[in-house]
Amino acid sequence: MLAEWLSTTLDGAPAANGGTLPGGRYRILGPGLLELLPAAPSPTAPALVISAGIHGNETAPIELLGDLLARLEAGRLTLGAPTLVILGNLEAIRAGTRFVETNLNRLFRRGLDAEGHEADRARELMTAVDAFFTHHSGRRRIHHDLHTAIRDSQYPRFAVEPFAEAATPDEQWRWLAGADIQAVLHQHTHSWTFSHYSKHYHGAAAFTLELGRALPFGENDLAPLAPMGTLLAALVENRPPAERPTADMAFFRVEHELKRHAEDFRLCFADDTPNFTEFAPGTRLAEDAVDGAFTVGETPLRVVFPNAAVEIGARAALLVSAVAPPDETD
Ligand SMILES: O=C(O)CCC(=O)N[C@@H](CCC(=O)O)C(=O)O
Ligand SMILES: [Zn+2]
Repeated sequence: MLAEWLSTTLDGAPAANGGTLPGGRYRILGPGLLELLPAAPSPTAPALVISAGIHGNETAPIELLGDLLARLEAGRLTLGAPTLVILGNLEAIRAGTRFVETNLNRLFRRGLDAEGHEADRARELMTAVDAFFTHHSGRRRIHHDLHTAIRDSQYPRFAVEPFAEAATPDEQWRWLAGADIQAVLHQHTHSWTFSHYSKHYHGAAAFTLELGRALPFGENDLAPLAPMGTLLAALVENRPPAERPTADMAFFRVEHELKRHAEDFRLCFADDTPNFTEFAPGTRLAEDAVDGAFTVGETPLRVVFPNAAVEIGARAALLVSAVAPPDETD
């Protein structure tokens, strides 16, 4: 049964490799890989990728996906768009940890030659996405990679837009605003995340969506995510999603990426500082035995995803500033 796919996948139990559902059928392509195929998709339907659990301790998006699949199976939704559903880091989800050996969401790069649990999984997921988008070539492509954040946030629900030369289509912003996403962060450079992979290599409208705080299974309040669930439902049914003005969201751009270069590294603010907290010019934000100190320059900066405990060489925080919303007349 489709609704049990999530639990059987996480239990490691063998599941039936396919079946029917209202509007089409499903196929289990491999561990944590589920393809939903409408019987007669409209030529205008997108090819849709929805992923969750790229970080194993981020459970609310997995519960949101479970609800979506249950509604499809019960006939409360009718499948209208080819959809690839992905549960990312199965071992980490089972362990309730962000990752097993290293951060999976930094490895989505063609030609990756790293070894290990997450590198192997990244290759499997890249292969699955390549095959899916190739099979459904000719359709516009959308990828929503669902996450939750380690800390509180001044904007609890926000989108990270991966870097790319091509502009994101305007309707995507209106759909995200309609899904009660409160802010958008434009990445300034390639970041080799899963959403970046779909955008960079496949031209998908792709986002990392931060949907509140990371909590264990059963402790999530899914009520604030209901509008996001409604957006996902509209996309899988190929119905027009709810829209709100783009300007309802706050927009930010990454100005600087703070990296940890030394064993002896620290962030100079409290561990529980919420995402998007602003720091005034002259504030010392980080001290690194190799790279020295980082101090805010002439304009204030806000901090997002601070984490002093990352591996050496990895991102320890993004420093961002507010920008105008994209011009909808462009
Ligand atoms: O809360 C945190 O510090 C991390 C939350 C998280 O997993 N964020 C993603 C963002 C990906 C991106 O930059 O597009 C990540 O760090 O992988
Ligand atoms: Zn995450």
